[in-house]
Amino acid sequence: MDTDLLTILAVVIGVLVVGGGAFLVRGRGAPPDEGAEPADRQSGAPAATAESTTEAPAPTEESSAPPAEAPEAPAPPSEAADSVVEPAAPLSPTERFRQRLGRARSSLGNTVASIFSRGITDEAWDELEEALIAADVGVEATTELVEGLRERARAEGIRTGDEALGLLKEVLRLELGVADRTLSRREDGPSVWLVTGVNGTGKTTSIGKLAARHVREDEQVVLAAADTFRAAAADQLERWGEAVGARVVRAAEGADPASVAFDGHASARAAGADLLLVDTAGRLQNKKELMAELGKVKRVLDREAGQCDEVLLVLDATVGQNGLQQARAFMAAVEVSGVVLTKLDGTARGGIVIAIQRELGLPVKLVGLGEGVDDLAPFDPDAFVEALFAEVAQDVTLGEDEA
Ligand SMILES: Nc1nc2c(ncn2[C@@H]2O[C@H](COP(=O)(O)OP(=O)(O)OP(=O)(O)O)[C@@H](O)[C@H]2O)c(=O)[nH]1
Repeated sequence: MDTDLLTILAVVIGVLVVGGGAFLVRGRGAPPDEGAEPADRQSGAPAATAESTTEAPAPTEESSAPPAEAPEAPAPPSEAADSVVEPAAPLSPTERFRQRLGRARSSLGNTVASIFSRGITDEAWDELEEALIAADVGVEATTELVEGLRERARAEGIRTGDEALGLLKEVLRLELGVADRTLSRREDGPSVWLVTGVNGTGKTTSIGKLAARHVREDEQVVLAAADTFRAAAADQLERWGEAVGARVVRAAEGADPASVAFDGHASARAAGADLLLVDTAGRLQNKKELMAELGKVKRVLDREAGQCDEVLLVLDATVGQNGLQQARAFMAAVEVSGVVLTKLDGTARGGIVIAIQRELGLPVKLVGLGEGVDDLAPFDPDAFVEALFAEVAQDVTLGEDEA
């Protein structure tokens, strides 16, 4: 018995000593909390990244993932945290533009690469023509472009597909690069931007996005709901105004749109506002009275402000070449200063940008890349051409670079 008791006591003491030692070791070295920290951070990092990238596109998320490095680096949490936070910075409008366009367009880049991979032949040039027409560049514009390209390729001894693609991009960049895409402002009162277009092209949404951007830049923005056909249209504008912090001037359904524009300008001027955005009713280009009414709205604003600083025509990229006919009718009714091309995220045929500028001589100033408040970007010809002809696989790389 005594021996048994002694054995039990010895075991108990042994366990206590070993266990206590272990506690002591842990207590002096890395405490459990600290020891657990890297693991926690490791699992927390992607979560934090995912959270902060809800606004940013997926490639950012991938490129930001630091878990493989975090535990190795003796370093310290602050560094690990920095490496997590940094890539989550919001994308600039231009970056967003490149990504959105890259996602939505068809594989025009792949098609063109595949065409040229078979050699620079007559057949290749014909196929290129077809691909560009299918991308909405337009028949006339495509024929001229491809003819010019063929001549240059011959004169410059272009032999490889890469060279031919490079030449095509250069020609398009030159083609698009000449326009003035600035949005005119004035110092002596509110800048006046009149926004027009066919029904449902995205006028109100684009106004909301523009207002948001300028309010964020500490400007005072007033919205005039000169779409008096539908109370719902003014309601929609009002919701945008509330959401972004811009005052909305509206009138009863059926009121004269020109008088709402007048009131909007008077109110913006009285308040010392920086920018007045005038929303107009969507109208079909063949409705003569409505086009005349638009002319009247513009004349009133011109009279009050000296001149509208911008008359922006909103075109829906998904309607393709029909947009050109719409544009011509609007240009006949009012002097259009630029195009807002919406829904470019939803079409594979971004070539319409080239047609708008080439055939109408109108600069695309802004592009709509989604329904969200930040989905409006200044049009960047270089990024556009790159995105249009990037092969699908390259889009991922593009996104990672940008992160
Ligand atoms: N995907 C996508 N949708 C857009 C874009 N811009 C607008 N929309 C959507 O297009 C639809 C019509 O937009 P609105 O702003 O109401 O168009 P509108 O021209 O003011 O319409 P009317 O007042 O009826 O003439 C809405 O569902 C918008 O969310 C864009 O750039 N991309």
